[in-house]
Amino acid sequence: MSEFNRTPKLVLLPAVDVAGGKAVRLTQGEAGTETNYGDPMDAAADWAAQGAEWLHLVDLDAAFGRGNNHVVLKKVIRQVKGMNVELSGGIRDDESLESALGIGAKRINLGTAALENPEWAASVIAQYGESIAVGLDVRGTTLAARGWTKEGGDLWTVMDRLEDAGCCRYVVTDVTKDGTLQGPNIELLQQVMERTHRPVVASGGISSLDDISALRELVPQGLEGAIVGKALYAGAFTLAEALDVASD
Ligand SMILES: O=C(O)c1ccccc1N[C@@H]1O[C@H](COP(=O)(O)O)[C@@H](O)[C@H]1O
Repeated sequence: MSEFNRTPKLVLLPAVDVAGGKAVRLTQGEAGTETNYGDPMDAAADWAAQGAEWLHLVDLDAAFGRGNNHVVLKKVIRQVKGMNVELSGGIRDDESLESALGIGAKRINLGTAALENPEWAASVIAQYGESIAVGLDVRGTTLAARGWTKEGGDLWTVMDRLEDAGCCRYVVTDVTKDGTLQGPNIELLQQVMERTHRPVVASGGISSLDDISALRELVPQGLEGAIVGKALYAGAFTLAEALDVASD
């Protein structure tokens, strides 16, 4: 195939979710379902060695409002210098946002703050542009906030508001799929992409290289990337294999 009619690559973001200083995976985002995968520095170093350009780094304790992992996150970001880091979890005001950018995150995902504090979210979207994405974490079409424990409004209403605010990118997570290895919610992604010209990043449910292929088919519709978590930790495929499928 010539390089002119090839599907553009899908950017893969391996995930390192940190709770209690450890790399963990949750099932459907529920506290208490953690599987422990050891030192986050080892996971991040592994993804970097396999060729990841981006790392999706989450402070789960901050997302749940039960503390934070700032020291560990700072070390991880310092260690993977050269890799772009998308950071989320508990970034809800100027102080936490400036701290996240200050430790070297290239992009910040706002979750709860975009739902509960729309004026502040609009102001930082205007101020920081591409450095801010909004995580649309949904069950059905109802958004989830505060560690996915509270309802945060209707997806389409909130998206209209974020579009008006000029949000540069959306990270779309089907919470019911997250950590389940059941495959991504393609229909939801398509519905979101129909409502925006901004790039969309898929999150939740990837279980196989076939899922990566299916997501890559959505790149022409506006899918920019996909976050891969449990499947990598469970050994369903390697990141190097996934990067091949996402970009061959
Ligand atoms: O990623 C998870 O498994 C997860 C589970 C439960 C809550 C949040 C989770 N992830 C990330 O947290 C941000 C939201 O944090 P906040 O609401 O801004 O504090 C969300 O974008 C997910 O990336």
